[in-house]
Amino acid sequence: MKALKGSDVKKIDLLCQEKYKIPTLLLMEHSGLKVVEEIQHYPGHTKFTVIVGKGNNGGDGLVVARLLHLKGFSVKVFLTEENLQGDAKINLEIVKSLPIPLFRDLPSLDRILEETDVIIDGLFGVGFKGTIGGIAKEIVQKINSSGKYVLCIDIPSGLAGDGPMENREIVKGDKTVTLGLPKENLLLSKGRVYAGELVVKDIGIPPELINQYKTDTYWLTEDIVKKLLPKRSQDSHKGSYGTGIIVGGSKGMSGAVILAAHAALRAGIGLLYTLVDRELVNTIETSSYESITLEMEEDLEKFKPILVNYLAKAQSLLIGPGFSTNNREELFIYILNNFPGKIIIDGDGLNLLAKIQDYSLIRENHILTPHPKEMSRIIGLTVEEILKDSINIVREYSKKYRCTIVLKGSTTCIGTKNGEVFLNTTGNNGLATGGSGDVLGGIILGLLAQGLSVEEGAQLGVYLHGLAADIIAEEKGYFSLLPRDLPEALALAFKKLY
Ligand SMILES: NC(=O)C1=CN([C@@H]2O[C@H](COP(=O)(O)OP(=O)(O)OC[C@H]3O[C@@H](n4cnc5c(N)ncnc54)[C@H](O)[C@@H]3O)[C@@H](O)[C@H]2O)[C@H](O)CC1
Ligand SMILES: [K+]
Repeated sequence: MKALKGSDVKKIDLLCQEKYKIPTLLLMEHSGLKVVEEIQHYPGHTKFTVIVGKGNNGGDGLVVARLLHLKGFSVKVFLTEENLQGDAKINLEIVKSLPIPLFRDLPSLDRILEETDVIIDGLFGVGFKGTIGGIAKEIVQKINSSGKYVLCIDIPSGLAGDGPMENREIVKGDKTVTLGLPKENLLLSKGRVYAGELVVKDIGIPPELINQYKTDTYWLTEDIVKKLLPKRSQDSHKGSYGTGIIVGGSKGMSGAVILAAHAALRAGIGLLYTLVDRELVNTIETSSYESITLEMEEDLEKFKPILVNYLAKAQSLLIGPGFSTNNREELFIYILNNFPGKIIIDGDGLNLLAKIQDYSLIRENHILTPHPKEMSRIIGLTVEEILKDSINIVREYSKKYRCTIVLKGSTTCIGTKNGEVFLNTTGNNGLATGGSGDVLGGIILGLLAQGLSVEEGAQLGVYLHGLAADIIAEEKGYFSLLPRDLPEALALAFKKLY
């Protein structure tokens, strides 16, 4: 699904009017209807307060107030500004003609909220810029401390549609009904906390307009990833599903390779090799029955001819899980320069890249899978700077290095060499355990071996990894989820998508 920046909304409104002859008043009416439709899912709630700001978000709020009144609910409107414009003004006139109580003085707000079941936030929408001050700031504080159910129209007030998310006053919603298409910031980790449950509602924008409208950010939804699933046929053999190699492991870190191996195998790979230090061979062999274990020679010069042979066998390679960064530079550089297929650089592979500081090693068919700390080591920005504006930072660096970057987090941002960013929101806090990333690397490795491009493998892999965690959590909760549980749950994740 396409994700919008704040500025896209005005452009879409204009296209609706000019090309499709749909006035914004109709879109506003539709928006109000869809918000009310959502409210009706909560039968216990009968008393509503709508907070109305000076823009069109307030206009939507006024439609909601009218429609709730028509349905017989008790509705109060708190108006922050008398002087509304355009469609919002029309809707204010209508509300004024009805017996809906209107309030304007701030001291009355506490009492009104006290008597309310649900607060509807129509203070600011995507037209909001900068930071909240003055009376608006006090209103947001009152909403947030009310303890009442808060439903945000389009976006929690104070959150911009896109761009850097500063620490500031923002409405904390229980649910956000976003209009037409989701806004970028609603999909990011921090924005999701403010939005609460996110619902996207169609407001009558013609599908032709949405299909033709170009965005460079997408929400990874089932309809996108379903198209990426590798095909399996009855008439096939292990050669049909590709070969992959995992290069990783070091003393005390064999688990990372085992997790990645299980994941690649459960992701449907035909044949899997692991390339590990001599002292790990036994451990890997006794834990991963389906993979073939290759031994790393210490003397790289002696090892090169053998290694070249190994590398020639595979279409995809994962380097980094538990690899260590001690004396690995030469081997790492040699593999990056001599493996022509698709490479996932994870964990210590990323740390080696940051240590070597030679980004010319990165190619179009490489995927980097950093968490924010690893990303920070590579690009030299702080973790805070990265998290404040992750979409644009991922976009900038995946374009700069001309590769795919998977910035892992509760929302994972996937950037491609062409500057597209895909946001993934499957997954849950059960994934916050060391080893989850190794599983992700393994899943992507398996998908790449089966013929997916780096862009496709990253998208489908990240989605499936989160979906597997969600499937487990549905049955067993989040607390005890372990990375080792994920490969097995992949079976159900695939089944859900096929
Ligand atoms: N196509 C659609 O999706 C439609 C969405 N609708 C709704 O319209 C809003 C956007 O409306 P807009 O009038 O552009 O902006 P806001 O309602 O967000 O109002 C902002 C308002 O506040 C002023 N402002 C901006 N920043 C600040 C600030 N820091 N402090 C104080 N005031 C600020 C600004 O000047 C505006 O006056 C969208 O979110 C939807 O809810 C349409 O109803 C239908 C089409
Ligand atoms: K709002």
